[in-house]
Amino acid sequence: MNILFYHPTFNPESWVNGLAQRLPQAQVRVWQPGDDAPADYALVWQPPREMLANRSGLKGIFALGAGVDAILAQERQAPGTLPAGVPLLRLEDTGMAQQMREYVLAYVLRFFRRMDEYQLQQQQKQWQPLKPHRQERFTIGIMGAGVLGQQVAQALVALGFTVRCWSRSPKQIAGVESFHGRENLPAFLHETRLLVNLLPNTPETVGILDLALMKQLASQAYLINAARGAHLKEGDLLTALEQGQVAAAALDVFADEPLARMHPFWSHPRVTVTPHIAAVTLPSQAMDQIAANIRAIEQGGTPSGQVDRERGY
Ligand SMILES: NC(=O)c1ccc[n+]([C@@H]2O[C@H](COP(=O)([O-])OP(=O)(O)OC[C@H]3O[C@@H](n4cnc5c(N)ncnc54)[C@H](O)[C@@H]3O)[C@@H](O)[C@H]2O)c1
Ligand SMILES: O=C(O)[C@H](O)CO
Repeated sequence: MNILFYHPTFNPESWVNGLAQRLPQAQVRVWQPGDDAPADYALVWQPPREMLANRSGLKGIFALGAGVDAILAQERQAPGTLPAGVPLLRLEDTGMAQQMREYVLAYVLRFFRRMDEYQLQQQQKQWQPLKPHRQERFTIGIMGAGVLGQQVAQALVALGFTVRCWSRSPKQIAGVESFHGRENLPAFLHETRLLVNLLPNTPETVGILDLALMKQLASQAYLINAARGAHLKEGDLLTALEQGQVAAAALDVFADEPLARMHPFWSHPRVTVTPHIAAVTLPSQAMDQIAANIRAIEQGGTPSGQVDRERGY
């Protein structure tokens, strides 16, 4: 069994060694330009087109993350980047759910306890207690109730918040009101005071976080975007902040990353910027899942995390 590995920034040696330990029968190699030797599996993140195009014999392509929008965009822009008919698989959780729970809870509590405003007051040396938000009037809406969204929702319910979710199909999550489909998006947004975005970036969801959507939220709403920058109309958020429709936002992802030094988000008093770190790929847990999936495929079974290329996630 031959396994190819490519990631623009990860340390390849730890991956090659880790995979070889988990799959002793495999020969694992880092892909180099010009390498068109046979391979059964490819582990990739932002692969150069020549790596996979016209490559036959692959039994599976593993994305080294949860979101596969970038690799599917490569395929749309240069058809054939991904060999047709080869299963594309993504990471499901592998330690990212815990990280995402931490990230979202950190900012939910920051906004719910008005710590963002106390931070601004401190800069003015202003000693001024603020009226606390009331949990029963602080509904949290999660867009994208999948592997990450569901776990975030359950953690927020456990803290006593009123939580609702929006997804393509109905979800059964204890204590969480489920909305699904575009036709029910207005009902989901109505009276939502804090919106968390955990959608995949697909042709259906790109640009979904626009001013028209923000205006459907409760007044002085909060936004946490930990999904993809492509979801957010950045100028619309600045307008919504200026108009008071949105009180504050925590953004981990951006249309262009790294965020340009001159971007207004860096200095905006009610925007918090983090550098796409909400939930990172944890090599050990990722390799455990990938190795298990390879074993499943080798035994004629069904691997987890299979991507529907047409659906986009
Ligand atoms: N910022 C980070 O560090 C970070 C880390 C991991 C993942 N992510 C992002 O989070 C996203 C979600 O990850 P996941 O593992 O939970 O994905 P998932 O596929 O398990 O869940 C996706 C959810 O979105 C819903 N959805 C998809 N298309 C929809 C549509 N058109 N309308 C309504 N709902 C729709 C699905 O029903 C599902 O509930 C990833 O695609 C990735 O972009 C970001
Ligand atoms: O999708 C993911 O896994 C994270 O956003 C890292 O890119």
